[in-house]
Amino acid sequence: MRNIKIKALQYQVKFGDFQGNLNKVRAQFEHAKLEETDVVVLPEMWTSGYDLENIAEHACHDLEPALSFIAELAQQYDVNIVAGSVANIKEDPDKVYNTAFVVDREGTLVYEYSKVHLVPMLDEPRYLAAGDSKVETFMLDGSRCGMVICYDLRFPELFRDLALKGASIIFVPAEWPMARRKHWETLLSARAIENQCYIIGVNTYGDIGGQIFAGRSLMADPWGEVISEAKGQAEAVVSGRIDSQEVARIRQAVPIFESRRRDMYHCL
Ligand SMILES: O=C(O)CCC(=O)C(=O)O
Repeated sequence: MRNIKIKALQYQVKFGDFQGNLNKVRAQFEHAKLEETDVVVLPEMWTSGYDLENIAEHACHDLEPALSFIAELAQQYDVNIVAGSVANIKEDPDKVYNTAFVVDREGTLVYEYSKVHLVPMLDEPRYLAAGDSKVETFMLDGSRCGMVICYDLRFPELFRDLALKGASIIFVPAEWPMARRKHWETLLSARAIENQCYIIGVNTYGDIGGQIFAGRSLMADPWGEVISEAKGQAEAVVSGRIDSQEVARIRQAVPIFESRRRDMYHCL
């Protein structure tokens, strides 16, 4: 296991403009100075935004063509990419999922996950199908990682599941509205503290299709300190270094995983 340098790309996703969003991501990669970078992270629904009324039109099929596009970028820049999420159709043409995926430096798909908690406040359950696979971990450059999507941040059980499966870094791609910005910042830090792992939250910002999104992408360390953040409503590259020893150090200093009383809880 070695230290990992991560860059989260905060930019404004274009509403309902698939090709425009691919162009936008390519431009973000060009400007982000990725020479020393190991992992690049994108936000939620980065190919379409929340254009839910037309979501089937924007949807990928088994992640294509977004997967090929991201795989090519991964090879070109020699980076792993936590590619946020896209609207995605699998076997059933009537079901559109909110699916996040991860590609390694060789351009190989290493993990995909469809959001299991759909957001009532954004009317997601009316337009999208909920994923039904349990979260799993995946390896990036020797570190065990996990990933959930946006509203999933409100469900500590999911993070604890990933931490118990050995994740020391958990990515949270999001399109988190301004109206609940405080929850975003607080819960990212809380999940880092309670699971003693790195949490990487990447959000979009500004008015996208009539909704205002909060920005404030941030990285929290296993002590809950914010090690890097986007201050305002603007494009930002949020950069941070993951210290591979830090998770073990914090878990030794405050041994919550040893103090747990599993006989006292109904969950996990
Ligand atoms: O939980 C929230 O307040 C925001 C969730 C959300 O916007 C999303 O999951 O896309």
